[in-house]
Amino acid sequence: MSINPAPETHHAPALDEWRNLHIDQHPQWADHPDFTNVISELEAVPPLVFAGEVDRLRSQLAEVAEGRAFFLQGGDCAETFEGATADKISARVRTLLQMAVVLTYGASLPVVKMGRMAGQFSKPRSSNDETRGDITLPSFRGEMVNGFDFTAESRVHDPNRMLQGYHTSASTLNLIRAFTTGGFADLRSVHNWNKGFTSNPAHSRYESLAREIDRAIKFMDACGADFNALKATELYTGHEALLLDYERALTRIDSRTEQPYGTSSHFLWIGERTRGLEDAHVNFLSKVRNPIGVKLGPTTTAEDAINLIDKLDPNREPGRLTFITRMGAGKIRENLPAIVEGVQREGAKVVWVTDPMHGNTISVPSGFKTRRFDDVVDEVKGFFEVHEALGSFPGGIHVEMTGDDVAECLGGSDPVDESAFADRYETLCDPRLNHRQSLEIAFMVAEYLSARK
Ligand SMILES: O=C[C@H](O)[C@H](O)COP(=O)(O)O
Ligand SMILES: C=C(OP(=O)(O)O)C(=O)O
Repeated sequence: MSINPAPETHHAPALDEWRNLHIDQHPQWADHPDFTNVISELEAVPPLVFAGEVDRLRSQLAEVAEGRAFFLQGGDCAETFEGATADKISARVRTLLQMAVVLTYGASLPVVKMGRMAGQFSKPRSSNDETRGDITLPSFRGEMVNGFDFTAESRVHDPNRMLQGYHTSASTLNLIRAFTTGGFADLRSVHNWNKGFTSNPAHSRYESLAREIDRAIKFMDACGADFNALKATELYTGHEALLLDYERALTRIDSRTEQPYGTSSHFLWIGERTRGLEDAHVNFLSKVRNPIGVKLGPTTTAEDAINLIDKLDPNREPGRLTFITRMGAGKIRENLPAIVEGVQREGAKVVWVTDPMHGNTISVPSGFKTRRFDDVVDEVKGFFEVHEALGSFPGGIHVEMTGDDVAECLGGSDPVDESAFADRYETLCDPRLNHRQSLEIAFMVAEYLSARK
């Protein structure tokens, strides 16, 4: 792919249509004195990902849409600039790889792996403002927009943060590429890490699955499998494409096809709060060739889903569109069937993914936002039940997780309780599954997948 920043608007004027449309959740920074320079700089930087990689992901997601692969997406709710350290990135990559091995075995299918990483720096919020005592300031919207500190200065929407976001994404991606090609992903080591998890008495119910995987690896070894060839793996990146100023500036025209590609990450999704059919986010993402996700919350109708397909996937191209449902445990069994049936009637091959996190957020009296692990599990279960009943393929799972031992979500077999929040609650926005809770979900999903076979 050649980089062709300057003449883009000439080649693809439609890429700027969104500027005339209604836009929600967008930062107020266009009048900032540095705005124009920041955008020019972003238009000239190298792409973070390449069109060929994006095409490869699209074809792998097409396999998911056809039920021949499973899709795992996971990572921070809101990445931070300070958190882009080798230790934290490796812990997240390691956890994703551990989950992927278990899922691969459970599904007996390839797993398409993707980090909510290297770009997940902006957040939609329920309210524009946050009040503490008698002070009201703009809400924190992710470090690519403003700072978390509760001061007027830090909460200013500063476009220079987009440059820091770009550079932090570049260094994160660099490390991800090194980890996934430099031996870290060796199947045998990843499996050994998982043995550590299942040897904890709290997780003994998963021991037999771990033993089966062990036997499968020994069998492969005995048959002469080339484990060196299996050392490298692909880990794609994805984030919510909320900041259209940033996404537009990083869009490049692919010299092979003359098509526009978002180059900030392989996969871009539209959030539940910005999926208005005639609005800016849907319009902009309809113009780029990347695989696109859309979050579907509990108010989504079958008609909404079909209209989104018409806009974002008019050619009904498997792998182009992923619906990430986040209904809440109490609603998924009631709300999802009509949407799936509507899409089936349309004949579209979307990828169905469950996000069991965003419909299950609660606040506890101490003020922390949290999620009950049992609710997360129940939404995953409901997702499998609905797809099983309708004959559609439950194609993937999308979780907010970390590789660290945080205490943000309540419960799990090795339970986290509220008393741990004071010391180990670290997220700047929504609560994430910790390392053990993430693996537990993976083992559980592997059990469902293996029961389907
Ligand atoms: O991660 C998702 C959203 O940004 C988040 O759930 C919104 O949270 P809020 O209701 O605290 O604004
Ligand atoms: C904001 C998010 O989700 P949703 O749009 O589903 O609320 C998110 O995934 O960070």
